Parts: sequence; C-alpha cells; structure tokens
Amino acid sequence: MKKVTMLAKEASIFDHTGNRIHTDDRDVSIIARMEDPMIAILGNVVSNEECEALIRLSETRMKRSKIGAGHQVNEMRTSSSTFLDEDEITSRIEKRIAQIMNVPVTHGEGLHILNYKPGQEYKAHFDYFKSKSTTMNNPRISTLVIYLNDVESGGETYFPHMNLAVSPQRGMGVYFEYFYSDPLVNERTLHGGSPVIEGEKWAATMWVRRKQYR
Ligand SMILES: O=C(O)CCC(=O)C(=O)O
Ligand SMILES: [Fe+2]
Repeated sequence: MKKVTMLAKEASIFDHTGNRIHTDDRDVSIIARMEDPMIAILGNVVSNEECEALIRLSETRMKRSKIGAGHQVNEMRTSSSTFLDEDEITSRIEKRIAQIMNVPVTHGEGLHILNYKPGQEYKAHFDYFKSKSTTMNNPRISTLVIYLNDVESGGETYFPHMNLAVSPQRGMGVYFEYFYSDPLVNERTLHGGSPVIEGEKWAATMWVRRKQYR
C-alpha cells in the first residue's frame, strides 16, 4: 500500500453536519462553527421555561465560586455557582446536552450554574487540568456553556487567542473541545467570562470527561 504522508485532519467529537442537531425533544440550531479547535455557537438549546426553571432551582443554592484542586476562593472567578441535583428537568436537559456533545450523560459532571453580578467575571482559563493529578486518568474533553438570560451589557464568553467574543443570549450556547493531540490547538480554547457591565448573567456549564464520571 502507498504510504500516506499527509496528516489527516483530526476528527471532532462534535460531528454534526448541516444546520440543525435533531435531539430527542428539540432541534438545536448551529449558528456558527469554526475548527481547530471546534467552537460552535448554538441556538435553541433550552427553552425560556427551562432557563427560568434552572435559575429558580439554583437561586437559593448559590455560593462564591471556587477554582482549582484546592477549591480556593480566588479573584480569577468572582461569580457565584452551584451544581444542580438530578431531577426531571435537569435530566431532560442533560440528555439533550449529551446528544449535542455526542458523549454519554454519565461522562458529564452535571449542570453547573453560574451567576455574575455587575463587575463579576471569570478570567481567562482552560477548562482542562494541567496538573498531574488523578484527573489525568479521566480528563475533561469538552465544554458547553448555555446562557440562561439576556445580559444588558458585558458578560461575553471570550476566546483571546481566537479574537472571538460570544454575547450571552437566553437559550443559546457555546460549545468547544480540547482533546486534540496537538497541545497548541487545545491552548487556543483559553477563554473567560468578561465582566458583566449592566444587568446580571446566568449560565449553565457542562464539562465532559473522556470516560464515565458519574
Ligand atoms: O461564563 C462564561 O461565559 C464562561 C464560563 C466558563 O468558562 C466555565 O464555566 O468554565
Ligand atoms: Fe471555562
């Protein structure tokens, strides 16, 4: 056989073609996508009622966000957050997210709800772990951030290496993945939540692992 020397393009987990993702209970639209790394802007991910329900379920549970292995409070992330328990509404949404992200529900860490008040932000970071901890055995591979409300001003999810800023809009989301064999491609997923200027921001994040997590 002839030896193929050209490098094949690395496959994305997000293998959807066309303009829509037909999940069991909802058609999610692909508004924009780019590759290396795959970043996709999605519409119609969740309904207005689901956004309101997720906010209501979280409101009484919000705590100042922690980061890193030591779970410290840090100026990196000034928002409040909580992980939601499984119930009828969260499991319906998680099933849909699994179809969007093309990874079984059990690989997901669960719905993590974030709330940013004016001035609060999440400085640029990687969602994957760089330390040689036990997480290396089951690393994070992809993220979906879903916006649960409209923000008057500020609060974009920004990717400084890509010169990309995604404005939060209720029901929409931004997907990205960072499992590539080329570490330089993964490093381009550096991202943050820019400070909210006016109004507040509610978002739900799903971080997904390579192997079963729950
Ligand atoms: O709030 C955002 O726009 C980004 C959130 C984020 O980066 C995360 O939850 O890992
Ligand atoms: Fe993140």
